[in-house]
Amino acid sequence: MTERLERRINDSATMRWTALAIVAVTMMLGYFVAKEMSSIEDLLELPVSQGGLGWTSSEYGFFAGSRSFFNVFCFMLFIGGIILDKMGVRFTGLLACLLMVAGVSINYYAIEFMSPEPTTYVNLPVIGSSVGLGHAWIKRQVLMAAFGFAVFGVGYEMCGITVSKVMVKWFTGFEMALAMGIQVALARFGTGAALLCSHPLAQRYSISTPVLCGLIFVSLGLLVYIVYCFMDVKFDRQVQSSPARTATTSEDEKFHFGDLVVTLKNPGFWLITILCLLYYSALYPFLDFATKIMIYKYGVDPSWAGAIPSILPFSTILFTPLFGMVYDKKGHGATLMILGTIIMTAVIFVFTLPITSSTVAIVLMVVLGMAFSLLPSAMWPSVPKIIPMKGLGTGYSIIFYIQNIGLILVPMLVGRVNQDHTVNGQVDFTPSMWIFTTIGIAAVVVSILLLLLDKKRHYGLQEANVKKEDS
Ligand SMILES: NCCCC[C@H](NC(=O)[C@@H](N)CCCCN)C(=O)O
Repeated sequence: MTERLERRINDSATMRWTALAIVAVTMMLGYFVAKEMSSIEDLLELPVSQGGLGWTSSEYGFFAGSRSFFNVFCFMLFIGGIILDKMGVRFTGLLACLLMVAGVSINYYAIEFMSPEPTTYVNLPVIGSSVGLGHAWIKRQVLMAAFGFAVFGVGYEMCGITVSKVMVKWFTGFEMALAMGIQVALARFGTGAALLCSHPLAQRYSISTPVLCGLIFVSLGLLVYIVYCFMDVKFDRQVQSSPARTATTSEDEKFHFGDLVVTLKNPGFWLITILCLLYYSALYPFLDFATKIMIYKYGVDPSWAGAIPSILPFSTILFTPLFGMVYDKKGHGATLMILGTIIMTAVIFVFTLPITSSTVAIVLMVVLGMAFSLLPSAMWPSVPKIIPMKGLGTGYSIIFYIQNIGLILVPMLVGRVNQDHTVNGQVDFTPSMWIFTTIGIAAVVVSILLLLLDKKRHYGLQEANVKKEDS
């Protein structure tokens, strides 16, 4: 009886998987919104007379890049991490969901109710994903939509770090990597669903319909997160009322600014941060340009060229939980990361070669899907082995922050290189593929250094995550 009273809510597999399902669904709905406009770029850029909004490519680039603006330039991601460690997962998660709802509402207002006519322009520095620095005239509608997307971006990344902390809270000592793998897989499903559904929805109804769907989704995400908050209250009450755990847990969860210094002095933290920066800076921007590469280099018909890169998010749905399971049961987290970086770099290198068969491109994309699963399934669950729980929010936020800088700068660089290597409308992607390959090689080196450091510092990256029998 005593033993039963001392059991925590997360000792029950049903309860912890329910908690995971709730927060992962909230995040998945956010991932849908993050990509809902990508596949309707052509419709946004159609002239108003043809039913489009008449945006220019630069305006779309400005809008696409705006998701990271407040996070990077106003340090909102970093501030979000501090809020998370100070205020906890309930407050921060709700705040994140509210920001997502507010951001998408502004976005919807701009697309549905503001005039698409190019009558009102605002002069602004353009820092779009494929545009580069400079000044351009931006329509007010674009500006408002971008403002909404930037507000959404703050909530989206804040939700990401909160969900990560929730998973560590419930799954430490259990199937943490599998849980994180399933969360990432659901997130990829959100991405894939947006890529597949937005265009047909916009064509069938109106351009604002995918945004309206996104608004409904993030509102649902908010409601679902409120349900999680009740579970979280129960978890915390149980921990506080357990005399055996109170002393350690309450002290454990208090965050002091000194903890930030400890995190910043940790070389393992920096290696993981640099690895995250390099890996995502090679993979995500490559994905952004992949459709164009399929058309220009592999001669794929534009009508289905987007389907080849979409293999990537869908293949990760299967592979990420699978590799997570391997990490939970067998360990070898650092080795999985090395494998992920090597496969990614090798595939990108083959894309650099003068091979133009679309079958080869499809096979490469499937293999890349494996790399896209290997590293996230091992890297994210490794963070709590390096940073203690109380500083985890700040830790994840710094990692995400530095990752976001790469996600802004690398597409800008590649966009410029592509522009410089365009002759008669034909782009030579070889120089930009070399950029991705070089970043990949650097990622391989950093992942090997992480393994060596783990051997020296004993973070436990090669150890299995499941420590006790499930009940
Ligand atoms: N438990 C952490 C899971 C993180 C998953 C990871 N997300 C990010 O890195 C975010 N900063 C969002 C980046 C979105 C870029 N388009 C992921 O692999 O998506």
